[in-house]
Amino acid sequence: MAAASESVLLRFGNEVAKQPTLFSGPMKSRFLGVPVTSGAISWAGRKRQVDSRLRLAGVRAVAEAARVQSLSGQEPNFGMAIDTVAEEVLRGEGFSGMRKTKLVCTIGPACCSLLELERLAAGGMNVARLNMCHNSRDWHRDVIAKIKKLNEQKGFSVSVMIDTEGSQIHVVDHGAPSSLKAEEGSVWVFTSQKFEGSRPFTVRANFEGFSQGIMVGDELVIDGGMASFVVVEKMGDDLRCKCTDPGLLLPRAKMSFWRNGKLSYHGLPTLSKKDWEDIDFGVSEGIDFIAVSFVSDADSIKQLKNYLSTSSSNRSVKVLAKVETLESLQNLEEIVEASDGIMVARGDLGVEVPIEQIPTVQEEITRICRQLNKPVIIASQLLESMIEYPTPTRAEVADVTEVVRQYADALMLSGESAIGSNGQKAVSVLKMVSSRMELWTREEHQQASALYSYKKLGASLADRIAEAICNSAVEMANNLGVDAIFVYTKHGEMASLLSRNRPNPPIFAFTNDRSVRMGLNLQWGVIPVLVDNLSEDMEANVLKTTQLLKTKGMVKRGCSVLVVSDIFSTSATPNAFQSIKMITIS
Ligand SMILES: Nc1ncnc2c1ncn2[C@@H]1O[C@H](COP(=O)(O)OP(=O)(O)OP(=O)(O)O)[C@@H](O)[C@H]1O
Ligand SMILES: CC(=O)C(=O)O
Ligand SMILES: [K+]
Ligand SMILES: [Mg+2]
Repeated sequence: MAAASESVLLRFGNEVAKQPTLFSGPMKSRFLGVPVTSGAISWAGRKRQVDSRLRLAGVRAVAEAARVQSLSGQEPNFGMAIDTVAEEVLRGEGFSGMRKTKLVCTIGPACCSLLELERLAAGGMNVARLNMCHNSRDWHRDVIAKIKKLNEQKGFSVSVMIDTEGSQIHVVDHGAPSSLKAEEGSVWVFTSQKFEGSRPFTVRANFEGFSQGIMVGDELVIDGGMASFVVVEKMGDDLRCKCTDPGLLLPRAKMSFWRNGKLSYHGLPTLSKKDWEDIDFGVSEGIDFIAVSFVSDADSIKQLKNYLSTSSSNRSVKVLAKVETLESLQNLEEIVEASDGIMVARGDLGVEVPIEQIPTVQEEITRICRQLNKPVIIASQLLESMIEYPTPTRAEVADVTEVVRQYADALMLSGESAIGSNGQKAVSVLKMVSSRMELWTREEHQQASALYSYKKLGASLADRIAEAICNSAVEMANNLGVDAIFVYTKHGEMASLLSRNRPNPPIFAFTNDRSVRMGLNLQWGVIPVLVDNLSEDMEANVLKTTQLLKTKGMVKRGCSVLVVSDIFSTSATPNAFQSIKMITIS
């Protein structure tokens, strides 16, 4: 590598920053595809060449290294809302302290008081997940109200996600308050009928038609292998089953039937009547995300998105597909395409897919999501042992580290926060482990990660111009070693395209749309900032926002920032952002 022989100069006002680059050999401009061999190349000239293309695409993108210190000391008179946790980190540690991987916490009885929710938010929770499988709508309404109250009164920016119950066969009563052992050879009756009191060796399933199509000799697997039975007799709709593989029966244990190594599908709809009611409930309560359980193909996602878009007030709710069935893996690309994001729900996925395949499946889903620019959450059992114990196992830490290394957008806690006794600790473990891995990929393996983040993505999205601009902007940001990327965005598109490249510096996304802000909470490395006004004059936007951040002590003199925008400008002077120069030093 001939790093010392080349450098990039960037100017804003009279400031000149000099940074070594990773390039070797005759330096090619990766920004515009024009080879640069020697001397100073005018960014202004090349910018004019592409400007017309950008305008045609309806995208005005300006990439610019701005020196914060050179901005004039004019007092801005507009408002800005940034998550109070991000604000604190910025004040204390600066841009380099910003965590990139987002955190989702499932809210349950162990963390539903205002104080507990506040502690989770202060600990770094970006999204609160409410699982509609559990508890009443009144309970969920109360939690949502508390989160909104904390956002309004304490300056947090926690988004709310509901997770649909979906249609799945599970245990509702197995005759014990907690787990019950099924011994080898013991015979049990599985029924859907309600019964008084407890009947030994009787398990009630949630769904009346659970045994439809099931034959003697079929295998009944509990929780993906926790215990197994063989069907020995059909008695009306009930099944008499003999335990072939002893294990535990837990409350709400999942039941799946297999014949000749193949799963029998129950044929229930992805979105049940209750799910639609829960969706209406969530939307009316102002939630930000709907995670759809047991998705099998893109149809249910399209149907829901269509439903939300026809009611104009609901446009902003994002729809995530949970990948947790074999069928969803078979239709993965179309599901990712149709949805606004994915949750790899490893709990149920492990029931249908051999667990040794989960790690590779997870990596592949994460890769596809990034390729198609959809945020991906990795969920379930990340720190399972912490439900009970105050420290995680080494294996759990290794699992979380791997998720972060794969550049997933978000990590999710389930029982750890919902019912566990160490929810806040679990959040801080996720925070610590992800920050450590992020630093490692950024600093110790910068070159490798830069290669991974840029080369493998290629051009694959519909809006190729925006995609190319963001790829280039991130490469610039990394190579110039800027402290932050600021993106001014109407719908969040450019912010997510920048995030897709997993840049070294954090991405501050300024938007005047509240729902865009809340939606961006799930995107890797993006700190959404709500501003009350975005002008078409980019210079004015940059001036106002930077000045305000400076006044609040969140940015310091001397920070360098790369500015990108998807706000189409009609009035701004075309020369407003022409001051990057690149040279190759021999
Ligand atoms: N709102 C709630 N009220 C009571 N218990 C809850 C609530 N949410 C979650 N839990 C508890 O926390 C555990 C973990 O929750 P989580 O939602 O992640 O898993 P789950 O019930 O297996 O369903 P899913 O497959 O949809 O994730 C649940 O088994 C349940 O006991
Ligand atoms: C999160 C979830 O639904 C699962 O892991 O099954
Ligand atoms: K669910
Ligand atoms: Mg699930």
